[in-house]
Amino acid sequence: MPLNPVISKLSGKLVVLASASPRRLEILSNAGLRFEVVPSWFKETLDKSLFKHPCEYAVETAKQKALEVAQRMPFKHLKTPDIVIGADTVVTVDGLILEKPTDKQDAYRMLSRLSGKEHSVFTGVAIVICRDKNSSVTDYKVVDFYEETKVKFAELSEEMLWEYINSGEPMDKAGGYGIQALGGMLVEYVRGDFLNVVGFPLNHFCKQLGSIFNSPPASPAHKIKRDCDEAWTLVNKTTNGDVELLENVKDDSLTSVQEQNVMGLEFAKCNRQDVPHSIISLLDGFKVSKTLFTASKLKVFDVLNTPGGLTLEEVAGQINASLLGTERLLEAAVSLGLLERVRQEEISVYRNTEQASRFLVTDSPVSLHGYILHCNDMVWPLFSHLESAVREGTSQHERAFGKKKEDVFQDVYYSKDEVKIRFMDAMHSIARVTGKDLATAFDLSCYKTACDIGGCTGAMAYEFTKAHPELSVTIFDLPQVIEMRRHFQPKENDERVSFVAGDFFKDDLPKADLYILARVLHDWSDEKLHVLLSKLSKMWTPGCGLLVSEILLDEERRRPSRALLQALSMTEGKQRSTAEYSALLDKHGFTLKHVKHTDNLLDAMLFVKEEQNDKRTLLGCSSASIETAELE
Ligand SMILES: Cc1cn([C@@H]2O[C@H](COP(=O)(O)OP(=O)(O)OP(=O)(O)O)[C@@H](O)[C@H]2O)c(=O)[nH]c1=O
Repeated sequence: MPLNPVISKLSGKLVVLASASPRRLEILSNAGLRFEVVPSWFKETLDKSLFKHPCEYAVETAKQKALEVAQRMPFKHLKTPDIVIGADTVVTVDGLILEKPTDKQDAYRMLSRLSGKEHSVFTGVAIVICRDKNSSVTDYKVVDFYEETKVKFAELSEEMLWEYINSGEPMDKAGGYGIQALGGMLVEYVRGDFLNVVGFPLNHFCKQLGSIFNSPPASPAHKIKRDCDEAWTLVNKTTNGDVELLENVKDDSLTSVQEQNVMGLEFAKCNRQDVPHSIISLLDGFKVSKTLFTASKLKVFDVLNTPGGLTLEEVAGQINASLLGTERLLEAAVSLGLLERVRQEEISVYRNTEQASRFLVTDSPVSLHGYILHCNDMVWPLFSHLESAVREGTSQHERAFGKKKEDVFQDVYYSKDEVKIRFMDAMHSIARVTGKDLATAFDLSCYKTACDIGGCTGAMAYEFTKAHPELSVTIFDLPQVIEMRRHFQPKENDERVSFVAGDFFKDDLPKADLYILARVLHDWSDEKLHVLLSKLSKMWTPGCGLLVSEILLDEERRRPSRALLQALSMTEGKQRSTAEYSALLDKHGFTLKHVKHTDNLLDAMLFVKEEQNDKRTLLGCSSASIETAELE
């Protein structure tokens, strides 16, 4: 009796592996499968934003890879395969999908993201069953599935990262590592199918083959979904050899076993074609945000920040909420990937996902909690008056909060302490999440003193001093802010960080080699900014730099939508593209030298003054820094 009877059932069939991956070839041939390899020409360029979950992206890519080969072979190879297998492996971390790195820097970015964290590896697999209906028409049934494996990386030092990257191993592997070789040394643990990480979930694949070829006839329940086999794809070979896709062709000649598998799958396909999924996601967007806000406000993620997790009853007790309401909230959070529900000794417990522990627990070093509460308490009420904002072209501050807003900050900072602290907490949490990326965006080694204009609690400044041991940073902000910052004392004291009170539109700025304007410019009109920029320009001395950090719109002003959505509730400010910022600053003699898209909440631009460029080099910035961070 063979180890897997299904594999032997495929003998005599033309099985094709639509993959160039040597790992997939090895896994399947080790399992005793006989097949031909025809690598797919399908380019992995599907728009990831169209998929609700990374597994859907991997499955769809696998399907397109396999279908491309299935459709090409009858023409280019003059034979029709019986079965084509396609697969696609992706690594997901922090809500991002990582594929194969494009170069060493890309591998570095991927591996440093994975360092010290748990991530998921998804392999999507598509099994395309082909059949020539007659000489000109082939039909295809697709059975697809995916497997998820969790992998935790150890903390990787810079030295290890580069040694591994320079070994060349990361380049043809999803996420930039190969668990089966040197990359295995980076891994602390694996939860799930190891071969799935390597590139092919053999066990799940055999089970699927088993249900295609061995399972009993379809149950009545499956027959109810009968309509969905209409979505079978038929390919018609036209006389000139072109391929024409015919959808919605019903095939009554399926065996019941095949129907059973295909129907479930094609039901999903019907959905994809006939239902506007992206619009439905948009419809639900506000529910998603409010679920996150409410769970954060009720401190669900803090309560669940305990090893082993808690039962529903325990969570409800700790957040002082009803059982039913808590259950609904926790279940919704599980469906959104914020929480996990696991069985432990016959009982279900909830626990934070890796991402929630890192970004949603209040006292995590990179907690977004403050910003989330700001979105709930300040931004949400403004958005509930969006229609009026659009009609009137003004911020709805007065409608939402009963007060006319003088300018963006005066109102906040002259209100109750509680409001001030909440606002500062939002700025503080954004600075903590983005600070490291901004501080390391460029070579700043030539600057010894910096002034963070509107630097609020100093969270950004601490990241800069951490990244640059020679740098001192002065935070310049309104007196009320400086007064309230005692509520945000950093854990470690850094004498290189100091605070000066003042209004950057009215008062003199402290002298510095590097000025930082993080998340400031978008809040103001061009006219108002000219006041600040003229002041900066007058203070400028040879060698100075200006680091501006904002969400940078693309030149078509289409993406990221985050910037444009934020603009909907803005008072007088404006979101701008790199070229728009550059033009604005150019009027005051600042020249854009480098741009960095950080893949974080904020991007960065470094400006200098043309006539002083040469002197800037004299101050000590390595020439390499100027070359390596060339304008993108
Ligand atoms: C995480 C991990 C991945 N991989 C390889 O990463 C490639 C993923 O890329 P893909 O796009 O799914 O496949 P491909 O290599 O481009 O081949 P193809 O299917 O022809 O597109 C596959 O090779 C996998 O083995 C490893 O070898 N080890 C690991 O630990």
